[in-house]
Amino acid sequence: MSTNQKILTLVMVRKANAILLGLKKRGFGEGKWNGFGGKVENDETVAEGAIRELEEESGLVAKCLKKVGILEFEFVGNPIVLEVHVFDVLQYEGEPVETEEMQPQWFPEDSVPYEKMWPDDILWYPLYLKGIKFKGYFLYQGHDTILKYTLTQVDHL
Ligand SMILES: Nc1nc(SCCc2ccccc2)c2[nH]cnc2n1
Repeated sequence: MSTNQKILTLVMVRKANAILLGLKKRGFGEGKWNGFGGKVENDETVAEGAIRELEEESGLVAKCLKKVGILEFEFVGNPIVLEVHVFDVLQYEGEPVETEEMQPQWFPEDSVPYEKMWPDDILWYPLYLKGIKFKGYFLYQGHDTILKYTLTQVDHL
């Protein structure tokens, strides 16, 4: 039974006050810097999907994954609501490599390129970077305008 919800993952990798982002080279969010992620397959958990997408898109193997937030995105005129499970990776193996999907780059945490990211990111990254768990809902018009949103701190995800 397919509801109007689509589960997606989003993984940011951090080391020593730097965050790994990828420039999306094609598909949804093309041209924006973002964490790594995508769909969750039927035969995997959300966390397994996150680990898989991170390796497919960056070459990195996550050794520990922390849930940090859940974001819901609705786009005017589109009935599918995206439910994005956000994860933080602090321990990983490998070095980031460019893939078909993503061009990876480390950014200092105080130099995140928000102007080249999804408009919601500048709203919840400050919580994420402070280790505060969050839940958010964003109603978009197109891919660049947020019509309304809610963003709350939560104790448990
Ligand atoms: N940061 C952020 N990410 C996404 S989609 C993330 C999940 C995804 C989906 C498809 C391919 C790869 C990753 C957003 N959508 C609307 N605002 C947004 N902000």
